[in-house]
Amino acid sequence: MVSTPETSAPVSPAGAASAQPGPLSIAVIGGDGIGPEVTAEALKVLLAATEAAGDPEVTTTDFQLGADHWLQTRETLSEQTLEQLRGYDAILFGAVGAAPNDTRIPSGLIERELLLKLRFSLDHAANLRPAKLYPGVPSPLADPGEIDFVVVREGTEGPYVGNGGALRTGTPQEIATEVSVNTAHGVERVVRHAFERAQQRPRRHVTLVHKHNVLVHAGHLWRRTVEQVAAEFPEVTHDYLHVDAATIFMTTDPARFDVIVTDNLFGDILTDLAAAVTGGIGLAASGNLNISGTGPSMFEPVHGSAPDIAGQQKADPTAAILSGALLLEQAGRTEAARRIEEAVHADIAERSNGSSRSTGQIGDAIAASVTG
Ligand SMILES: NC(=O)c1ccc[n+]([C@@H]2O[C@H](COP(=O)([O-])OP(=O)(O)OC[C@H]3O[C@@H](n4cnc5c(N)ncnc54)[C@H](O)[C@@H]3O)[C@@H](O)[C@H]2O)c1
Ligand SMILES: CC(C)[C@H](C(=O)O)[C@@H](O)C(=O)O
Ligand SMILES: [Mg+2]
Repeated sequence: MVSTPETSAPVSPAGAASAQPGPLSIAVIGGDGIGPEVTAEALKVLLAATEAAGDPEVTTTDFQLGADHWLQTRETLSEQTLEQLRGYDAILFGAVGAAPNDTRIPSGLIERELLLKLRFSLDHAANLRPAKLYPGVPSPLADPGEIDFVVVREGTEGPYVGNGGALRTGTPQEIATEVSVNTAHGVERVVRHAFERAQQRPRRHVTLVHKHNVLVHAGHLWRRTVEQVAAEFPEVTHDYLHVDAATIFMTTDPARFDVIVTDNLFGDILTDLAAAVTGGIGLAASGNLNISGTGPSMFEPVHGSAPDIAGQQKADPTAAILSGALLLEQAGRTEAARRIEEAVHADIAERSNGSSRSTGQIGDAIAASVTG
């Protein structure tokens, strides 16, 4: 069954300057667990920021998708809903997935048939995951230094493609495979994106993270591609780390990183670690970027549906709010994005006073300060 979108009234400040970019349509998928809770706060802040920036119309349309929706309808993501989503300028995504012990839903169904289907079908080649230690945020590292890097994670290939199977399932002779697919096209475009991004950053440095001492076929493709693309960016320096060593440096010397480019699985793991060293998963934002211009990009917190704290207003909405800022940045709404980032910085700086606030209270506080 196709989900029924609920469209809100356009948010359009009367008399907004017309020299701004055109209307922005956002499809909103709150999802499961804390997903809808944090997405509500992200939208609240996004709409307040666009209004404060005097931007023109923003429309939002809710799509009911996720594990709960599947339990009610048996729909993960129909072709019809996917086609509808293609028509939006951007997607704001919360989180999906059931609790690990929820036996009503086959493990991986929602992740594969909804989230990964969105990333693959909408050609989200570059999964951008910034890692920044904001002033005032406690890091688990004793001496973290200045952490400000971005991970450019490949988003449509690797072991995520679903190329595998199992033989003699359930027997002592079972063999299971999960083949990592890496194409010259897929690797080249994400590596190029990483170098383009590094070119715009003060330190202009790219680190390739892989495991080419063992994964020789894929690893050598990535390595050769980096060398070829690097030749076109003489101002950008580059180096290489095996992924196991990268985890050491991410915890002993994270300030060394500027732009990390890596494959889908290594990027998934490294970005939870990056979130942990920069103050926690509640602060880590991401953008699944369609860099071919063929469909909407999708913005979401790095975290999942957190069933352990769902429905209690305990989730930190900051990652979702910062994902909204990435969305606005990508849409050319730089003033509104800047307002969110500054409001988040200010809010985070106040957190050391130890007060514990609800999800909604954090969203309210940031929404109130984007107007300043
Ligand atoms: N993008 C996504 O939709 C996404 C990402 C990761 C996991 N998942 C799914 O989410 C479900 C739970 O996965 P998990 O437990 O491995 O990871 P998770 O990220 O949901 O939770 C890990 C831990 O971090 C905490 N946490 C997460 N977000 C938080 C926030 N905003 N504020 C405070 N604490 C937060 C949780 O309470 C939990 O203790 C699974 O079904 C998984 O497949 C979905
Ligand atoms: C839920 C899962 C499919 C997803 C991933 O592995 O990409 C998540 O862990 C993430 O980091 O967005
Ligand atoms: Mg992950």
